[in-house]
Amino acid sequence: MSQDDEGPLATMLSQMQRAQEYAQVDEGIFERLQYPERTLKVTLPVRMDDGSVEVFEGYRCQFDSARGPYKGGVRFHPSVTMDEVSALAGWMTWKTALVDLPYGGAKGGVVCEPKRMSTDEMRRLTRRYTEGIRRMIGPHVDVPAPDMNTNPEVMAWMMDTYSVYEGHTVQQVVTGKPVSLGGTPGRVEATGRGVAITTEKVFDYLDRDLEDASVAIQGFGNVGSWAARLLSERGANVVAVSDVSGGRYDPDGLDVLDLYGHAADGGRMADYDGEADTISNSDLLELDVDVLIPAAVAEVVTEEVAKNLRASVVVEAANGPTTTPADDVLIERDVPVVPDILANAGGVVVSYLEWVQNTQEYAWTLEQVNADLERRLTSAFDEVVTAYDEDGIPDLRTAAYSIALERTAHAHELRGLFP
Ligand SMILES: NC(=O)C1=CN([C@@H]2O[C@H](COP(=O)(O)OP(=O)(O)OC[C@H]3O[C@@H](n4cnc5c(N)ncnc54)[C@H](OP(=O)(O)O)[C@@H]3O)[C@@H](O)[C@H]2O)C=CC1
Ligand SMILES: O=C(O)CCC(=O)C(=O)O
Repeated sequence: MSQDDEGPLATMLSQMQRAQEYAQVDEGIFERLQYPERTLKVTLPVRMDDGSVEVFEGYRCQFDSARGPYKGGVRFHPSVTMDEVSALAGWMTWKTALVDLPYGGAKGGVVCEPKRMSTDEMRRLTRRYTEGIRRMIGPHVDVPAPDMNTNPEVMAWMMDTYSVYEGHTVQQVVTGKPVSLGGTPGRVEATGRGVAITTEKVFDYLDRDLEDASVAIQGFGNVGSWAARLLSERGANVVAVSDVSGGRYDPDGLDVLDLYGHAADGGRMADYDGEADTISNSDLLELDVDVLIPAAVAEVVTEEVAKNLRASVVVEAANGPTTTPADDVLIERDVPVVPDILANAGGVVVSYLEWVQNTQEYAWTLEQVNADLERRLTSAFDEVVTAYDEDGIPDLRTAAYSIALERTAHAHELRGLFP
């Protein structure tokens, strides 16, 4: 079978292929792992507030389940495609394997423009989407969660729609729910917390001090804004942040809490009236900072950006922000990149802790959740740098992938999936 040679799926496949040189997974299993198990496309008629009917397209891709139920978020965004959802489902497979969760990988998406829709329209769309994919999800089958433009409220609607068909409440069918409906404390900020933890870890590894290190973050939604807050709490100096409307920059450091409040009230970066210069999203990527954190969409660090980039470390909060030609440049230039499947794994780790709590019908404290998250990410980070240091692997991404591929392939072998 052939697949496209450009786009997020091609990027994900080339990342796997590079790691296979070191992982040396059985060829037959490796061949299998390059294809998602299945993808469902659904069409979703929704009555809009003005009385018209609009038909949306949605997807759920289940990439691999050898290690356990499929797991991965749902994205509402105008640029969603089947190719992107498949790549994101693959990235979930390697992410859950790398942090050693008993899950496989999946991802869902709906092509829509949430900013132009009312809350009622979003709820009707979410319910339609959940009805469309409900036969392929379930607490021990496939467990969705939030991603771009989806949040605890959307997860509550998904849980309710699924539960209506089951005839009783099924909390474990999604994670990232409101805490009062079976969500866990700590999930909202978990991905940003994981970004902060892995940034601190890579600074320790490089023998550098995070105190006063300058940080630029592209994307100031759930992940970017929490990463900014938690890195500031750890002493770093966040000098630039952005959303779709553009960015704000102050070389002396931004007032992160004020910006957070502005964004939480629905404000755009372009309209922020605090002290800070404006900066474009492309200039932000090339700022002279210690750390660059892409926390928005895929493929923003292109070959050209990689050549001009002046950050000394890149921490990938977004999924798939770096293209393969850009990776080559960054390896050549010796710029360490903490890969997405490690840097943004905090979200799925805490989703797992939510699922465990729902299964046990027992709630943990925030302190327990955060301690478990830190322990799991520290262990995964240490494994990645050990593989990088000892196995002659050229970069942290390839080290992370070789661990994830070996674990997933081992599960296939143990289960005898290839007679
Ligand atoms: N939520 C989670 O738990 C996890 C998320 N991720 C990844 O993190 C990234 C961000 O997700 P999340 O924070 O949840 O999403 P949100 O929807 O909460 O926020 C996305 C942010 O990115 C901005 N943005 C969108 N498109 C662009 C663009 N083209 N250029 C610059 N900024 C842009 C948005 O701006 P605006 O608001 O103006 O549209 C917003 O500030 C995604 O890649 C996601 O897959 C990874 C792991 C878990
Ligand atoms: O929390 C989860 O289950 C998945 C989050 C997600 O979509 C991701 O890590 O990209």
